[in-house]
Amino acid sequence: MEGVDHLADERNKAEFNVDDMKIIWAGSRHAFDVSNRISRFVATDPVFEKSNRALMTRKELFKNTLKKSVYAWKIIKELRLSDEEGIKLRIFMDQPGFLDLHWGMFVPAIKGQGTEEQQQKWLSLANKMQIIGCYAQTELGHGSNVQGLETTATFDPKTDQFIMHSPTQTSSKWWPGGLGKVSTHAVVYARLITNGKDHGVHGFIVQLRSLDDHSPLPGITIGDIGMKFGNGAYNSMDNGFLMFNQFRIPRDQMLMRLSKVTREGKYIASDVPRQLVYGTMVSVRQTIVSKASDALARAVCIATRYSAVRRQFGSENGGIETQVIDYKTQQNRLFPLLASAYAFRFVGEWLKWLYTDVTQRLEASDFVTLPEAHACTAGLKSMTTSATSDGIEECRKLCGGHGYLWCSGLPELFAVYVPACTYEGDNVVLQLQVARFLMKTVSQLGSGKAPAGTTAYMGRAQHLLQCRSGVQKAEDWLNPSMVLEAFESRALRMAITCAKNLSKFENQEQGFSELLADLVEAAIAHCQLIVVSKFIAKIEGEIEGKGVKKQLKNLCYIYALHLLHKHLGDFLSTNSVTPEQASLASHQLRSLYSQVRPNAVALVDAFDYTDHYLGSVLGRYDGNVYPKLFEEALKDPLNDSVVPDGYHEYIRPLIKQNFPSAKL
Ligand SMILES: CCC/C=C/C(=O)SCCNC(=O)CCNC(=O)[C@H](O)C(C)(C)COP(=O)([O-])OP(=O)([O-])OC[C@H]1O[C@@H](n2cnc3c(N)ncnc32)[C@H](O)[C@@H]1OP(=O)([O-])[O-]
Ligand SMILES: Cc1cc2nc3c(=O)[nH]c(=O)nc-3n(C[C@H](O)[C@H](O)[C@H](O)COP(=O)(O)OP(=O)(O)OC[C@H]3O[C@@H](n4cnc5c(N)ncnc54)[C@H](O)[C@@H]3O)c2cc1C
Repeated sequence: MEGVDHLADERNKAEFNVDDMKIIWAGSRHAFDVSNRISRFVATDPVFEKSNRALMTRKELFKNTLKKSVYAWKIIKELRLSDEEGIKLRIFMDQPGFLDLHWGMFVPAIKGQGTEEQQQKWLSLANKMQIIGCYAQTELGHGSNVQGLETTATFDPKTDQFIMHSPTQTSSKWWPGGLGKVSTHAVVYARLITNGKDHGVHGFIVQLRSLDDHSPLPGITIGDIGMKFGNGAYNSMDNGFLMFNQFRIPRDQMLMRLSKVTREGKYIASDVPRQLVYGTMVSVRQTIVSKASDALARAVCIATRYSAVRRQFGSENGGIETQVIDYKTQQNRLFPLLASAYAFRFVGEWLKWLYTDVTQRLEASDFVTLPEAHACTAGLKSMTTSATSDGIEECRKLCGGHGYLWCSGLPELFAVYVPACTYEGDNVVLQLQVARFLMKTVSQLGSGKAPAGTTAYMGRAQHLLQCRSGVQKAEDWLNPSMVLEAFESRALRMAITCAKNLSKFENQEQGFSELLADLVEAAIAHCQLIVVSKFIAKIEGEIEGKGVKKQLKNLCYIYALHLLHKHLGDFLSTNSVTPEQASLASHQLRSLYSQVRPNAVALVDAFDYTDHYLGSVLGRYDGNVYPKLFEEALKDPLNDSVVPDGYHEYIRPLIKQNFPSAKL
């Protein structure tokens, strides 16, 4: 029935104020107001309709993305939306496209690596979208190994130009979003060569297409790399290829904030770390963590509402059946994901702070926290995107058969989300960066240099290597210091074991290669500790609103204890907990699930997602699932006619057995 809230009983059970939780989720009242307003605006504008895109051809989908993107830009300009509002508009538009790369990478790359004059020139065009840019780093042959890129930028002192060239097929740029069909410009990463010397990878601003008729400039071959995973989904994006044939650009289009090439062709490296050339990736990795919480929250919202609507078994004397959310197995799969969505939200907030802090320090030429910022952004990007991809797929299974329907919203969410495990750094490659950072930190223990920031716990190595967990009863697992100590001792002991095993090798790099799998595990343990500790810090801070803190505490301990359960091998083998303490943790988890159960629907309502953004019949706010599933089914083109196309050609001959005889 229209207008009836099928989830009203669930909402009435809530033991906390949902409106207050919405503010906590959004980060502030202001952030909530902006999100709430912009999401409703997008939901009610027919141009942003998206339910039809699964049935579009690639070309239709691409054109539809152009239409939406340009319309979004028009709105941003006409309504004079702030940057924050513009970002939200793109998020709620929910269709990957060239705007993401233009604003998310091209502009930040110029801001981070361009000189003031370069910024003035290029950003004034880019900010008005008079040029459209992308970020062209990855090549056919190399993505992870940035130092292995092959594209060359050779300085020609005669003409004061760089000659951009793709010397091999594998040096073709391959993957950049927005490159294939839309971008007029790119920040291209290429090996800088002056006077025959290779100075490694640097960034260059390159015009790719004519601003008059959009044709590629002479010397440039460009196109789309083809269909990607999932129908619809990320195929709205024109990921592209690009090859240069001795293509010339003026010298002042090398991004020269970090290092310079003079008119005479002299290379002048600045005294800042060369890794700052990777700065755009660090900034994007940081934003990906908050986006992970958003994507996971969408999936969890769908699975939670549907689990409250769906009933199977348990009817006595013809009475009502059990809501599947009441099965402990469903809770054991769903509630840790709900808790993870909140956990990633809060660690994302913290990471934003860390990133802002490191940016300010860099501006003041203080590079001390750069390695930690790199390790945290890389590790948390990796950990949260892997957990979110797995979590979305788990939510699909939590919705049973209907979760596999396109209109559940989950297949498309998964298909769009899953490349986050690969882009901005393959998740394993990124954890290995964390592992290197940890090994370095361990090697400096006892040198008088106290570890700081997220590795400060390693400074208490003596205690953490010897301590035994004091947990004696299930409630002890609600004690923040006991939880933290278990995670710290597990992370430290895993890192120290790796370091000890490494030291058995004469050649450290060879040892590192042999121990890669263990190193990744140690890095993940460290990242999980960060997330747990930031969640605990959140619940120990000031939190307003009736019952809100209690809910967050429950979620925090669910997050920590489900990790303990999932990685029990680590905790037991490092003697960070005993088997008895692990079973007390499971007991405590069951109790926490019971406490979350009456609040589950309200906890996902706190995400404040519109039905438009969720794009899911199963996750509808009103829970009116079954009639809407029928409506969606009847919209399918196969149902346009009762007897399908092809009946006379194939089905009828088959059942009448009157097709021509086969010939071998
Ligand atoms: C919407 C979707 C859009 C998608 C867009 C994309 O995908 S765009 C494409 C995205 N593509 C990718 O994400 C590609 C992924 N690959 C990479 O980012 C890098 O090539 C790498 C980090 C894997 C290795 O780097 P490397 O070849 O230099 O190797 P190395 O291990 O020898 O490290 C040397 C030193 O540098 C340090 N350091 C490294 N990075 C940073 C940093 N960002 N900051 C600060 N520091 C950093 C490192 O810790 C080490 O320090 P140490 O020990 O000497 O004190
Ligand atoms: C949807 C999408 C959008 C993208 N957008 C852009 C963009 O806008 N601009 C851009 O420049 N790029 C873009 N990329 C490219 C992306 O950044 C790379 O694909 C990514 O960095 C991974 O690199 P790779 O493809 O070379 O993977 P590879 O490194 O070839 O990975 C293959 C396998 O090898 C393993 N591996 C690699 N190196 C190591 C190692 N040292 N130790 C252990 N294992 C290793 C990996 O774990 C993985 O399992 C995009 C990619 C995708 C999928």
